[in-house]
Amino acid sequence: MFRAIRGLLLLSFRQHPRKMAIAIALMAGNAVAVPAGALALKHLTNEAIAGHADRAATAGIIVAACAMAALTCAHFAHIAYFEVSEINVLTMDQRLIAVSNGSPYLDHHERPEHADRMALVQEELQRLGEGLQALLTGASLAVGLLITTVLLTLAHPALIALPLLAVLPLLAGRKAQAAAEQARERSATDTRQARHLFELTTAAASAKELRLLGLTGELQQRYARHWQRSSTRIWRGELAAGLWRAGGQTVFAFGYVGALILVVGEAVRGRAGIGDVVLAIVLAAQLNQQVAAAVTIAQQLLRSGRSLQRFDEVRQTVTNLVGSDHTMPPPDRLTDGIRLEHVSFAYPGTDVPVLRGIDLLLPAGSTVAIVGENGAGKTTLVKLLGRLYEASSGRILVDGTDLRRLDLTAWRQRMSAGFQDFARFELTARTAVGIGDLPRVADDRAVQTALARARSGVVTALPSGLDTRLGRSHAEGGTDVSGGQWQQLALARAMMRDEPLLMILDEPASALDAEAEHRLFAQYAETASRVAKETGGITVFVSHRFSTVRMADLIIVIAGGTVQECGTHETLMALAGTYADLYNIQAAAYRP
Ligand SMILES: Nc1ncnc2c1ncn2[C@@H]1O[C@H](COP(=O)(O)OP(=O)(O)OP(=O)(O)O)[C@@H](O)[C@H]1O
Repeated sequence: MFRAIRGLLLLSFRQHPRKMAIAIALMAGNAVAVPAGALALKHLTNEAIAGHADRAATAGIIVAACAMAALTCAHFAHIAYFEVSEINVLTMDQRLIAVSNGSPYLDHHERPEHADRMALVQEELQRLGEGLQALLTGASLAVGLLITTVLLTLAHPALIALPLLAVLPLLAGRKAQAAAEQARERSATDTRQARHLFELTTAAASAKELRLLGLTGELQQRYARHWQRSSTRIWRGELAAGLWRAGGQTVFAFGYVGALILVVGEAVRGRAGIGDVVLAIVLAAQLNQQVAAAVTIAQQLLRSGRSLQRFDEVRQTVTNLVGSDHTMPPPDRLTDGIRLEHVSFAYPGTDVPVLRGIDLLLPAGSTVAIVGENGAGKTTLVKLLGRLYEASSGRILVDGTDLRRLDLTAWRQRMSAGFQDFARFELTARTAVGIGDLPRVADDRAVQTALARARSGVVTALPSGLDTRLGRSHAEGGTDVSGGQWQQLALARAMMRDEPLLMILDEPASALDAEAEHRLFAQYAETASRVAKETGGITVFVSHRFSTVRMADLIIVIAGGTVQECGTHETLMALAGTYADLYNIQAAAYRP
């Protein structure tokens, strides 16, 4: 709780120190005005009973002034801290984006507990605004409670027991919060799966398959199962929390009734005035409200604390993965090539090797095709070349230097990549392509060249050419393009960098027809080999289309995570092995 308070205060003061100071001053005014009003009411009662009309009127004015001050201070304080709260949420969202992308690797995305935490943090951070409100209201309540306690004790020493009893609902509130939290954590996996199924069943992308395969009912049932499991757990947690809270409030309610009996008894015996009875009734009622509010506020603060703690856990998971980084720059040009020595790899969280003892040389200036069955390990191999994962054992050498010793950012700046599961950047067509080389994002000539390299005529078909806004997320309306058109834009993006040392094309043309892919690669290979002569750059492409594959200088057949065959089209055909079989099957299929 104290860490949460400290974290929230530091965050808020850094955002807007002046507004925070104003909010605190106003909340302090609110804290004093509430019990001061009760004290003025006591005097009003006593003066009225004594027949002192003037004094009673003055006390009445003070009562009204206190009531107004309490309301006005709270209102203006809210205006002051509201903006700070909004900026807090924005800042934390930005930090979360930075943390989520804080590792150069992809490992954390594979961990289910990371996904669960991310989902909870995303949700909870949206409520961080309520945390600051809770903190300021809590501080104001604490001051108010202190003054109320002093006044109650002055009215009758035994009444000090009342604020002490108020600690019980607070403790019960903590227990309640813990029970609810635990239930939410236990239900996180089901909640995540239910959310995924909901998105799947309502997204345009999956609508076709859902209808044609008649999956809607089945997915709906699965969604309902996950949702029910999740909500039953949450409901049980909330029930336990409710029982704890009710228990705490009941104990306090007994104390409240006892206090009133005591003060009324004192008045009956003539040891206290009517004003004291009024004061005690009002203060005890205020105390009850303050305690009820304190329980809610303590819960909100705990929730904010949990979200900040979880944020730290997410950061920890990601930063734990960042190994020591080297700063050796990559070579200007490749002369030898990229060599893999006994490279093996298993994905995080599994012991099953996906690649085993790979030994290969990707010669400088060459075009290399990787082929193999689905799941053979082709994409995994290209991911290792981009150091999206570190090899579990073995080495990857770039012109003799271990890839791990190279400055990772600098290495990636000398790479280009197009993937089958490309990102759909809902930006203008110009930007969606231009970000392939960020410094030249607005360079129309570079963008047009990239589109030409990708042999993409997609932009001519767009209503506003390069200025066309892509996708549906634009308020002004955007243009939805087909899967193949998105892929052409992704391919052009991959072609933005002029002289990459390594170009990875992992089935980037799978949505194009075989002939279009063939034409694309024919032209690409021609340009690539010209550029490659100057820079020694290597193009590695993964494809299932053998008319494209045969154009490569080197063809690698991967099977079961190992290199099964390796050579030119001619040598592999002469070998009459797997490659030749697969080539002949495809060639026969295309023959009229
Ligand atoms: N993120 C991951 N976590 C765990 N295992 C994975 C992950 N990605 C892939 N795998 C496993 O690694 C193996 C190789 O996958 P990879 O994507 O490299 O195959 P591929 O040859 O590119 O297949 P495809 O032709 O279908 O694209 C598969 O058995 C797959 O299940």
